[in-house]
Amino acid sequence: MKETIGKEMLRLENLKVEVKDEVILENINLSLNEGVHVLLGPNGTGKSTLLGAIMGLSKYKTSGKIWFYNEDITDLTPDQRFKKGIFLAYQLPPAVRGVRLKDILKKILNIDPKKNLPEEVYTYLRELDLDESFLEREINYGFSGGERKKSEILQLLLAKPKLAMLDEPDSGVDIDSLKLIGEALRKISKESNLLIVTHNLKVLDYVNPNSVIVLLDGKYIYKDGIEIIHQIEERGYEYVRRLAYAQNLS
Ligand SMILES: Nc1ncnc2c1ncn2[C@@H]1O[C@H](COP(=O)(O)OP(=O)(O)OP(=O)(O)O)[C@@H](O)[C@H]1O
Repeated sequence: MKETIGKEMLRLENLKVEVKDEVILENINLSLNEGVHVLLGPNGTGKSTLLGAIMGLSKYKTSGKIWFYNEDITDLTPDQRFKKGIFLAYQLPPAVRGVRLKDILKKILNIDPKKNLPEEVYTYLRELDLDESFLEREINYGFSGGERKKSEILQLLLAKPKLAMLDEPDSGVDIDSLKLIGEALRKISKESNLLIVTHNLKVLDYVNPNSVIVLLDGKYIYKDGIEIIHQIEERGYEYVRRLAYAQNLS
């Protein structure tokens, strides 16, 4: 297995997550060093739940501990976690009435609402093939699926977080847009650690993953090098299940 580079970035200790009194994740222990990590797994095993819990979204009732660069962030609000450098790009980015995209971008950039957006914003808009008129629109309201994904990537490019978590950045995205999003991810991966959930392994051509994490069910996480991806493509998740079982026995 290719070793991950750098120091420890994220550590989950005995994490348990409940949604509406239903236990979705339990006994989750995971340590991630700095780098690019891919989170895979069958539908409904709790990948989005895991990202949401790391972000501290109120929907997820969490116990156990979450450490970010050796700081216990378990009790911090999503806003406080954002300020620590954690960013979540949603699987289904929500629409917010009354808040324009440019308002969010100014908040992310921490600039006065009356001031103009910097040139960098327009460069990224061009790179993502998003028209400038999107800046004036209410965030995600009436945006197509692909446009929502691009708007999340735009925010991410500007936020330059320490950890960017992306929940299926490629879902519902056409071939040309996938290239643009892939190139943006390549750029982001140079400055930020990434944790990417995907079912479409094509997007991984643009980044250089250090590790693959497979959430087999709400209780078991298997971590390996990037080589495992080809085995998963060929043999499916059953193969990982057998590996995980063998590892448990040894
Ligand atoms: N509000 C909710 N009420 C009840 N169950 C929920 C709620 N939100 C999520 N769940 C359940 O939690 C489980 C994990 O969902 P999650 O979205 O985290 O899975 P996932 O691995 O990201 O799936 P996919 O690959 O299909 O996107 C699912 O069984 C889902 O139905």
